Amino acid sequence: MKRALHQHLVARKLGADAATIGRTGGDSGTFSPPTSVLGHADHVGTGPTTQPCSARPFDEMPGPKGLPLIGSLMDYTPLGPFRLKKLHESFFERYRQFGKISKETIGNKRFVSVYDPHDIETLFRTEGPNPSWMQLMALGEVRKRLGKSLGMINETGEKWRQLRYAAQSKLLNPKNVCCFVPILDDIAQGFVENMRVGRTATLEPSIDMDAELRKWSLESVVSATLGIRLGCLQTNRQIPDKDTEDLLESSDAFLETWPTLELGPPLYMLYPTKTWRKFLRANEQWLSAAGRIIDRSLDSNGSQRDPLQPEVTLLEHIVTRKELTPDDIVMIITELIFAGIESTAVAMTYNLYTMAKNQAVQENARREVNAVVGKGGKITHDALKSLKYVKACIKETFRVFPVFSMRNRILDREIVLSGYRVPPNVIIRVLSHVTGQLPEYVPEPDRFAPERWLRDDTSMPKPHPFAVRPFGVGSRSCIGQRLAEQELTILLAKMVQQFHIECDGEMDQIFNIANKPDLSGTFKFTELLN
Ligand code: HEM
Repeated sequence: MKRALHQHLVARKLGADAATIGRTGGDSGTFSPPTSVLGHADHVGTGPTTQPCSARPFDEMPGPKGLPLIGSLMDYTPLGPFRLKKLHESFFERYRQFGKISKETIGNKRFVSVYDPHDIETLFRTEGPNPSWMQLMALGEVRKRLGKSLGMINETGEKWRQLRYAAQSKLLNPKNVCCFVPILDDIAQGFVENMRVGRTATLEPSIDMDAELRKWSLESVVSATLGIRLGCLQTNRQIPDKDTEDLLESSDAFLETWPTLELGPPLYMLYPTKTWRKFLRANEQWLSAAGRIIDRSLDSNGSQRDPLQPEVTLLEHIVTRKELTPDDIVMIITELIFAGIESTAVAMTYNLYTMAKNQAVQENARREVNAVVGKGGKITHDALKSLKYVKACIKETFRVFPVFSMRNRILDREIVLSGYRVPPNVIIRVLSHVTGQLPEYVPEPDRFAPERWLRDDTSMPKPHPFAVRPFGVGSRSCIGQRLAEQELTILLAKMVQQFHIECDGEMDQIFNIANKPDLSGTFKFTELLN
C-alpha cells in the first residue's frame, strides 16, 4: 500500500481545488437523514420522545428463562430449535412466544427484541448523534491482526463520525447522487445485454445470473466511488480482469465464513480454525485487490475519465480531508465497495422474483416504464423521478424479502420501550423482518401490494411509517441508500421494459450477513419485441 500512500499524497495536492466541491449536506457536521429515492421520507417521525416514569422494571419484561451464565445459548446450537441458516425464523418464533418486546440473554450478551414500530421510532429518536451498534467481532479482530484501522462499520463515537461525514455528502446529497444516473443506466444496459444473449432455447439464463448481478453491483459501486470502470459485464473480454476476479472471489469467501465466526462461539480467539484461516485469506485478498483498484483510480487523470462520471469522485473528495489517514481512506473505500456488492445484488434477485410471481404488478410496472421512458429508452434523472410505481415495487419487495432481517443499537442511557425500562448497554435488536408482516402495522401483509407505498393511492390503508425501513433510520442508516435505490430502480425498469419475467420455483431466504436468496426453480426471460 506504499504506492497508494504516495498516490494519496499526490492526489491530496491535486485535489486541493476539489476540496470545495460537494461541501454540502453531511459535510457541515449536522446530518439530515436522506429522503429516500423510493419516495418516502426516511426522516425520523414526530412521535413522543418523553417517557412516562411509571414504566415497568426490566426484570418484568417477558423472554426465555435460559440457564445461569449462558442464558438461552443452547437454543442456537444443534441441540436447540434454531438453525444459524434460518436465524430469522427465531425472530418470528420469539414474537409468537413473547409478543412485541422481549429480553433474552445469549452467552454473555443481553438482548432486547423490538417489533413495535412506535418503539423503533422512539429508539431512533433517542440514539443521539453518534449511534453505536454491536461490534462485528470477527471483522474487528481480522483488521487488528492485519494492522488495519477498524473502519466505518465497526467504529464508534467521534472516529465513526469522522469517517462517515467524510464520505456521506458524496453518497447522500441528492445533487451528487443524481450524477450517477447516466453511468448506472449504461451499466444496467450491459447487464440486460448479457441476459439477452446469455439465454438458452427455453429462455432460462445459461449464464450464472447471481454472478452477473454481483458483477453489476460491483461495477456500479466502483464506478460511483472511484470513477473508473472495471468492465465486469463486458462479454468480449479475452482475459478476465484479475482485480475483479479477486474482489468477487474474496467477497464470496468472506460471506461464506463470516456468519460462522460472527454468530458462533469465537473459537478463532483461541486457535486459528479452518474457517478463520479462510476468512483471514479472504480479507487479505480483498484488501490487496481493493488497494490496486484505488491505485488505478488515483493513476487515472481527467483525460482518461469516463465522460459519464462526475468531475470529482468520492475518492478524490475524501483524500482532501486532512483529518483522515491513508489507512482510513483505503478502509472507507473498501468498506463501501464491499457493502455495496452483495446487498444490492441479492435485493435485485428478490425484485425479479416478486415481478415473476405477480404478473399484474409486472405489467403495471412495464406500463409505467414505457409511458415514462418509451420502449427501449434510456433512464434519465427526470425519468427516474417519475418511476413511482417501480420504486413502490422495490419497497414492497424489501418488506417481503428484506436483505437484512435485523439491525441493532446500543444506548449509553436508559430508554423506555413498550412501557419497560431498558438499561444502558443492552443490545436492542430491531426486527423489521417480522414487523413488516404484522397486520396491525402493515394492513393485509400477505398481499404483494406496491400501491400501499404510493402517496396518492387511497385504495388501501398506509403502513406505519417505521414498520419497513430496509436501509435503517437516523444518522447511522445506510450510507449507500440512494446509490442502491438508483441502481435497483434503473435495472428493474430496464428488465421489465425489455423482458417478460417468469419463475417456476419458490423463493426462500438463508440468514446471512445479507439474507441469501434460496430459489427452488429457475427464472425465464422472454424478450419483448419493441
Ligand atoms: C439493497 C442494498 C442495501 C441495503 C438493503 C442496505 C442496508 C443497510 C442497513 C440496514 C444498514 C444498517 C443501518 C442501521 O443500522 O440503521 C446499512 C449500513 C451500511 N451500508 Fe448499506 N445497504 C445497501 C446497500 C449499500 C451500498 C450500495 C453501500 C455502499 C455504497 C452500503 C454501505 C453501507 C455502510 C458503509 C453501512 C454502515 C454505515 C455506518 O456505520 O455509518 N450499503 N446498510
